[in-house]
Amino acid sequence: MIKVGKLMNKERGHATVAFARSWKKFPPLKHVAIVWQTKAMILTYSSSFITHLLALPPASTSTSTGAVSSSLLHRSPQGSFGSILRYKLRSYCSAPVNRGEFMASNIKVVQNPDSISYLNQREAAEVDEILMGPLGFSVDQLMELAGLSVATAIAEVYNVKDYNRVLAICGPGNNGGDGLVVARHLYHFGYKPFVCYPKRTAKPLYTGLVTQLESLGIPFLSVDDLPMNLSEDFNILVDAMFGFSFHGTPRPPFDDLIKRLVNLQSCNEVNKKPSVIASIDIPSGWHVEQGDTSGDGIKPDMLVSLTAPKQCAKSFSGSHHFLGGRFVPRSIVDKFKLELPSYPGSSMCVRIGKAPQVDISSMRENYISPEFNEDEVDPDPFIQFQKWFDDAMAAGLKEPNAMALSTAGKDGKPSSRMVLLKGFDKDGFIWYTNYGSRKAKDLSENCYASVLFYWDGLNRQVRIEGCVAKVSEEESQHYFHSRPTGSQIGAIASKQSTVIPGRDFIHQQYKDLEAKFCDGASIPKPNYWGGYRLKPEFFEFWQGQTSRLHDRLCYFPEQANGTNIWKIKRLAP
Ligand SMILES: NC(=O)C1=CN([C@@H]2O[C@H](COP(=O)(O)OP(=O)(O)OC[C@H]3O[C@@H](n4cnc5c(N)ncnc54)[C@H](OP(=O)(O)O)[C@@H]3O)[C@@H](O)[C@H]2O)[C@@H](O)CC1
Ligand SMILES: [K+]
Repeated sequence: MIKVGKLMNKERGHATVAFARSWKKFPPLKHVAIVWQTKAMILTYSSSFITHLLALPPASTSTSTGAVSSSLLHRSPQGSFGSILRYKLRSYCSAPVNRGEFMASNIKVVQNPDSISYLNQREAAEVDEILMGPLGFSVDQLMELAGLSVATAIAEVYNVKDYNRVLAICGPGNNGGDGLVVARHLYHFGYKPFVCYPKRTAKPLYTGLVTQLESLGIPFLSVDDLPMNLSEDFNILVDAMFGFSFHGTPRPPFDDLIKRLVNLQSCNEVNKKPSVIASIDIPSGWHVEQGDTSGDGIKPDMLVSLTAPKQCAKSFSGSHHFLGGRFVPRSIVDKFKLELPSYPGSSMCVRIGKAPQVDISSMRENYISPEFNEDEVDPDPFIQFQKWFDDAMAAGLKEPNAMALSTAGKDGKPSSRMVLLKGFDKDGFIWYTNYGSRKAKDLSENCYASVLFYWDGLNRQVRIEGCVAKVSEEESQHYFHSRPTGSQIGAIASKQSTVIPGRDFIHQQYKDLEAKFCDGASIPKPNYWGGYRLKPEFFEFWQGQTSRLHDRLCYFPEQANGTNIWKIKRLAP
């Protein structure tokens, strides 16, 4: 056995190979290669997500994970991706594997900071060694994922408009490398990053990261270039000086830089400037285990722990503690008995503990979108809808076919709920439901309804209003039998919108029906289930713009020379 710890800093490459050969406990991992080009974030993340997905227990297919997987299948713009995933899911579901135990612990929601695992310095280094030894990761790969997760956490908390100018202060080790990666991603997210990197490392990984930043025109500033009060020039200060290998007291020039971050906070108190410090993995200068022992160290507003929080993070008192580095495999979780929060959806980071209380009245987004003009919309609103729907698909938005349906019965009292669009053409927009539901009752009394699509990532919404009628029995039959068996049984089990005695009741109904139809015979569509089609009489295409000056282009039906046409009018925002 080779002592890798001794070699890690200087000879990581050789040590990795030697270590991999001698390490018996960790068999080589199988990687799933995914090509899916929607957003860079998703592209980078996909393989770990799929690994995660493949390890899920079969029971999860009925819950949110099922929704994610099915939406992924539908959203994949490349058939090969969909078929790889389908194949893997099929073989996973049919294989009698014993992965439940691991995933049961891995997907557990651990949001109470007191029950989360914290690593000491030795364990943090050991995790690093195992990842880059027997588990086959490379340092640049982990650094990229770590840096991306830090950048996404920063962007989640500090919006690009109010916190545009970012200074990444990078140290000589991998924590500094993370900082370089963060600067690059923040640039692509629309921030204006600057980098202070006073002790450069000559290794190709680092020179490459510097070249990448230089090619984007990101300025490198020397310590002398920086103002004493960093909050004068920057909104976010990314503290990437030291990570878990820090020891002793900071040497120049980092001692001075740390002082500036400390003084910045007192300047902030006086000037009420909104500069914030986001520390990567460890607040630099803090003891890795004991934290800010002197009490006069930096006090970051945000800490993004990587892989698992280090012990010093217990005394972090800023508003935003996140975990990033979503690449921790099962063997590491088991070996170190890690209790970590589960990452939501496809996110690269997860908040630890509660989000700080906010004043809801102050929450507002300043939308930044391209202009949306009359000369670029299609004269046909159905074609225009298809264009925007395609954009929402291409942007990888989750469930772009989700729409809020509003109805009102004869009492005139409106009610809204989300339903899924299942198709549209010149005749209208279709969804399926239970004909005994409240919406069905409303529609039987008043055929007028509206649907609203909101595509957050694109700052767009579409309103469509018109009269609703049932689709033909043939269409309902066809769609019903195209649904997964579970959804078919669910439709029969649930007398939608009726009062039921409890959760168990509906699950028992489902189980009974599942047993009844276990022979694989076709499940008959109940006559109380079917589709509706809204025939549009009005469309509005809305695109959010700065200062509330949104674009609103509407289509109204008119008669011209005996034919029906759509007249486009702009409404005031
Ligand atoms: N698997 C993971 O978890 C992942 C970890 N990642 C990241 O790696 C980080 C750990 O990186 P790391 O091991 O390179 O150490 P790091 O803390 O950056 O600095 C070491 C440098 O600082 C120097 N130095 C030390 N003390 C000093 C002092 N008092 N004053 C001045 N200098 C001092 C030391 O010099 P030396 O003392 O050895 O001469 C050496 O040059 C980790 O926290 C995380 O951010 C991700 O990239 C990927 C996934
Ligand atoms: K740091």
